[in-house]
Amino acid sequence: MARYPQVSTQTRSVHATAAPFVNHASPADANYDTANPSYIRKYLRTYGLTPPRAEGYETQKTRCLAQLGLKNTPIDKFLYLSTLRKNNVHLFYRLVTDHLRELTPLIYTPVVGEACQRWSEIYQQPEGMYLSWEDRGNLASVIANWPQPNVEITCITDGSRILGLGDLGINGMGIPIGKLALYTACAGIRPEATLPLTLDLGTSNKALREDPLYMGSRRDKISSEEEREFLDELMGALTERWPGIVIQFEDFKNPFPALERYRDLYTCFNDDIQGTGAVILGGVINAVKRSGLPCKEHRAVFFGAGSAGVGVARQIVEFFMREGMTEDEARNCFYLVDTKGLVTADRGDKLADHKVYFARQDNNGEQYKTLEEVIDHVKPSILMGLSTMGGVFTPEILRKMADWNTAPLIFPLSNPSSKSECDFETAVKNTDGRCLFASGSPFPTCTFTNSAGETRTYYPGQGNNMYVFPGIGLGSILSKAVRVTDSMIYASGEALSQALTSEELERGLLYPDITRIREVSIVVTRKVMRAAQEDKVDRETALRSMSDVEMDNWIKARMYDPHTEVRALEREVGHLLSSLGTISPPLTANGSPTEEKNAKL
Ligand SMILES: O=C([O-])CC(=O)C(=O)O
Ligand SMILES: [Mg+2]
Repeated sequence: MARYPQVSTQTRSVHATAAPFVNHASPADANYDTANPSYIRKYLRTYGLTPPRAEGYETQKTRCLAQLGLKNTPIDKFLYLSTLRKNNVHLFYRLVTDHLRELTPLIYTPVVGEACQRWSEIYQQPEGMYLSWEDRGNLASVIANWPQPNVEITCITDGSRILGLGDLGINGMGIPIGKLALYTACAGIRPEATLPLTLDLGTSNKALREDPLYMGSRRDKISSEEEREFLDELMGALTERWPGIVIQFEDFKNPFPALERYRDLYTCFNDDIQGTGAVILGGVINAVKRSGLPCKEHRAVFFGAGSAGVGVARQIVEFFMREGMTEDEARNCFYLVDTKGLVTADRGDKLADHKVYFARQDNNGEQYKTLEEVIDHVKPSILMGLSTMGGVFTPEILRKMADWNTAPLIFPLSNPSSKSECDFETAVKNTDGRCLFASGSPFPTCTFTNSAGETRTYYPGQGNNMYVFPGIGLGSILSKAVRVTDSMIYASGEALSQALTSEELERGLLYPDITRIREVSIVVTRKVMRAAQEDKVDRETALRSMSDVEMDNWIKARMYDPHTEVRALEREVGHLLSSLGTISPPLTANGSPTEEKNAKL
């Protein structure tokens, strides 16, 4: 066998030896890619370590999908895909980008919810960082252990409110991993530039603390003052190692204090308040148009007044104001309901700060205790579910919405699917097919014959953050934004609302087809960057003079594309070898070796 010299070189994707620690973002194990032609295997000294045939992507894909098909449960499929990501990161992302509709539910909501619930049991490999309360004072040195040098974005959770599933402690790690996988799949942020981060700050979940398999510390959750102290150190340590890093907060039980404290100091945002707010804004802009009712005639009941509820309501207030209403008029359209009933100023309990803005003053001392009472009182045109209470939008409530409205907006947004306030089929059937629907987790399409005897296939909207957070992150990275401003968040939702094709609009969709998400993310990214430019928080100021078309091309050229990445490895090794004048593979005009030329296509 011809031996190529081992060259000490730092290229982005060639790793001549396996890293001592392999995380999900490491391309090191792609060294064993069965698609590598023989000259690469020889260069990497993996020749002979994989089956001889250098196979094409279609063959690899066929095998992976067949193996996935052999897995009987969603968790088995989740684990299979996690292992694939570790073993061959580019192949994993090729597969995910080609099969977004089928695979995102397996690596993200809803299956990631079950994975987090069973993390202690299913854990197999390190895929992110865990930082404990005991590490305080030393966070910078622990962070120095992360093996990837160029991290551009991190997603952090303390596990205290994972989806609608409650406090799962460090078992929430599935969420940062899943979200960051979507940053890569949907917006092309390089896998090794992402850092999943879980804070081990104790858990209020007693069952977990008593579970012998639980891998976090067994202390009770630290106080909010202690958490603030910890986060102060963490934010400093992260930005010290990776200046300009974009920091996404995710699934904190009370996310408001950290957002307020850091939003003007660091490039950070909270996905549950701002990402959810923006993505629902995008769907609502389209649904309001389709409802035929002007903004000022809409009445919105929100079941759930937590971070997501208030985040969504705030974005829609902004939209109504941009449509010509005053702030008071806009705010007056909203009725927030929490566990104690309608949020009013005179309810007698101390309202959490974030609810005060929406507390009703016009209830004449009357209190409405249940969702049903509020709905009968308001007769809303918009029903939003952010309660994490599966099935509370009953057929009776849905039928009332259809009685009062030609096209009611029904948005059961809680995740995962088991927590959704209603499913798509129930909503379609009980509104005679007239609802404008979006849910947080995916539901199948539904075929239904309405009262006029027309049979149609109805398509559910998936109003999931995944349509916007990848673009918010990429836009912040590429514009080198010093902050993530409110206009950047609003711009992401507005861009999304404008991203539907005429064919999608005809099909009655509120959100673009998920298979187009990379295309959509480019538009979202550009609008986020434009908003950063207008707010003058961009440090990459040379981009301001670019036209939209130029900017889209510029963004696209910077997105990681797993399909071309594998060719890049071939080109890098090919050029390297020919520049050394050693035994080199024959190169074609475009730099791609002729030997096994089509193997990876
Ligand atoms: O992860 C998701 O699908 C959406 C989200 O942020 C949440 O439900 O907390
Ligand atoms: Mg979340």
